[in-house]
Amino acid sequence: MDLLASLNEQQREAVTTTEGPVLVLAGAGSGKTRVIAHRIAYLIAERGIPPANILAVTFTNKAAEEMRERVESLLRGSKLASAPLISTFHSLCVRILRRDIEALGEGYTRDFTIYDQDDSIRLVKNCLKELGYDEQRLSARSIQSAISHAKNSGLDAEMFAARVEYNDERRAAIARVFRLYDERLRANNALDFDDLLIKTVQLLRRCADIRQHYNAKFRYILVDEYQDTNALQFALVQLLTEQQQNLCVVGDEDQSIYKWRGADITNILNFEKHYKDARIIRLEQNYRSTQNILDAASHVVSHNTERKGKRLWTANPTGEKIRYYQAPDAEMEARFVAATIQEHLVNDPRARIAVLYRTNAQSRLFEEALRRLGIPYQIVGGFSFYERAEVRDIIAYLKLALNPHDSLALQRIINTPPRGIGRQTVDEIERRARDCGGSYWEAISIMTEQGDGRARAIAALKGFQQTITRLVTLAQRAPASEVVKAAIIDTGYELALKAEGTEEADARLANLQELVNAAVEYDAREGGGLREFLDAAALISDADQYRHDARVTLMTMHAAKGLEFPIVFIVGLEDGIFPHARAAADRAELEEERRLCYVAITRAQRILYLTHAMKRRVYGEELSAEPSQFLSELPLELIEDLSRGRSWLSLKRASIALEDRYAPRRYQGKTYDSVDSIAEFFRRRNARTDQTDRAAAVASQPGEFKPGTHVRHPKYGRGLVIKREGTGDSAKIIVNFPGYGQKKLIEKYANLEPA
Ligand SMILES: Nc1ncnc2c1ncn2[C@@H]1O[C@H](COP(=O)(O)OP(=O)(O)OP(=O)(O)O)[C@@H](O)[C@H]1O
Repeated sequence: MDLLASLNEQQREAVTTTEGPVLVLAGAGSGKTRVIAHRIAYLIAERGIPPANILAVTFTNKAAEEMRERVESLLRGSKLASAPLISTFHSLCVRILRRDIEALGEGYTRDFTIYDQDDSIRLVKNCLKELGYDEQRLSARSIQSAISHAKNSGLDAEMFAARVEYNDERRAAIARVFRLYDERLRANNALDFDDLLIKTVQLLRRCADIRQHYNAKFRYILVDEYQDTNALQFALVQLLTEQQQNLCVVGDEDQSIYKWRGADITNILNFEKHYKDARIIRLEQNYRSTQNILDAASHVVSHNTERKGKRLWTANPTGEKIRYYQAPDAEMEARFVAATIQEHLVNDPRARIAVLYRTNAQSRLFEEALRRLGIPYQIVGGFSFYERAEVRDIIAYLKLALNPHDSLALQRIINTPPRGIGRQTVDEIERRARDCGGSYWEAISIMTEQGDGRARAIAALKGFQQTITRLVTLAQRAPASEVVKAAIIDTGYELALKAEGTEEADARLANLQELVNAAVEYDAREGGGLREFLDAAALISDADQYRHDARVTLMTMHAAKGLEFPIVFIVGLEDGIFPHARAAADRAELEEERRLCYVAITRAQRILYLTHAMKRRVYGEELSAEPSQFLSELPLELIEDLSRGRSWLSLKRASIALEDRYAPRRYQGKTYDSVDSIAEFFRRRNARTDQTDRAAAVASQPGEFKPGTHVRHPKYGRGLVIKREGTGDSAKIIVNFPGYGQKKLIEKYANLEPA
């Protein structure tokens, strides 16, 4: 039949095995997206399952949207009574909680507010201030991340506090902030991102009837990117599959790259233990990339040990070699990338090209180089639309329209635009709210009713009250876009920007216009109302910004997961950047970075570039950089060198050729694999043949590291020895550690090993 015609045998098996637990181990580019879409369509069209009984969980909103479109087009022609639910874990939780959170009995109501990361950080700031901590010493951002980490590991404020060790002042402070933070969330009827999952899991655990309701509703469940699920998501899936186990999870352990956000690779590695009699289906044919690209990717990831292992093959042609370029410095690297992109675009104006880097901060040089050549690009991640100050201001008004007791939102815009409510008045509101244990909105009511305080301030507060009350009334009857317009115009926000009359103010106005457009589109598409519009805005993530039609896309390797491009540049392949410095002393971290490398390489369909620079500025200081160890894990014969003059690769090749002539390759247990150590190789070889260089003999003493050699440090990882000072026990050694800079260490105590 038609639905199965475009699938290979394993894909077909994955689509038609609809009953019982199924694990689809899908290598990169092997068609897992295709399988999920077909499976949903198959369940509906062939098995007659009502769409409302199907739940598919994807990693991003964008993926959910695309999946919906694919399923619709596969089912074109059939009339459906309902739609399958295709959503992210977070959206699913919002949906469940909007219906059932009151059953939790914790005082939350169904119209709770969602705090995104920015809101959470602001709330932490408030708590720090209230507890009298100095924000210079305890950064709100790092505390928010510690709280989030604790919550994701299943700890609440009490449990966290109980685990703080005696003398650990910092953790003790975090524990206090954590407690107040949670109290404030509750008082504001607000949930942060982590709570969305936590509360849903608690709800399903505690309330058997609600659990049964969702078990009966979602009779067929699919989970994409299963390798990146965390403990809470795993618990949620288990709770939803208590009565039936028609669960199909799709994933690739080699593409698990979110450990830092709590993802637990053992969820996929142990699927068969968690679900007895699970059927395992492997998709091993890659349709995306050339043989060379696939070989490169497989080679790199084969250095990992935490794998189930699969053999990925392709019927695609061998393709071109991997193109390698070594730049003298980071700016030249960016220029090379931009100029090469220009060439590709001249040859094929419709080419689709991605530049992938490890961290967002690396984008700047590439943006500048592309701009210089007048090449348009889209950038995914970094500062997104919904993070702009003006957009967040209007969203704060909208939150108040739904819930004027949201003190965090109120605090943000009480005097934006300026309306004569000064610092003193705001402090007074804060104080009163604390005294009466109520919200800022209540405190304002008390102040305006009693009328005590300066007359001007009271008048300003009354004006503010009226503005918000009007918005609240409007939100009860008007579509989302009307309320958005009112929040921009009736609050005086637009007028204030117009009065500024600067170019920057104009740009802000344009952004607000865009927000209105988003709301109008939302009304036309979903018609769900203001609450749903805000929920969707809160849950938007970096990866959701990606548009398929752009010619050139700049993004992190993380954001590129699930995407494919004919031409891909992986840039900044330097130790300390990629792999990240954190991976230097931690094997599990290094394996995660290697998987990220695998994800990045397998995004490429036809042409892959790998580039790195020999010097790079770190905190304004120019430091020498070492080629990434992932480069040496590639099969050299697959690589074509585009560098000018001598490069790391050409030296590596020369050293291998030499090694064949002068075996054995290792002198005193060291491998000669970088520019500096190859120079040393020659020095030592000469020393050996001449028998004159005594220094070489001295260098062979155990525990002494000569300049030009590589060492490994337990904390800083791999580094290049620059200088030695002194001898014996007091010998000092200066080492350049990529990502950390130069360190002076006492050799005897530094725990260095040859690298
Ligand atoms: N049976 C098939 N016949 C032809 N092309 C296929 C087939 N299956 C998949 N493809 C193509 O292979 C490419 C990769 O498929 P898809 O994006 O579904 O892979 P994936 O497994 O989700 O990849 P990744 O996990 O690497 O993101 C797509 O261009 C898709 O159209």
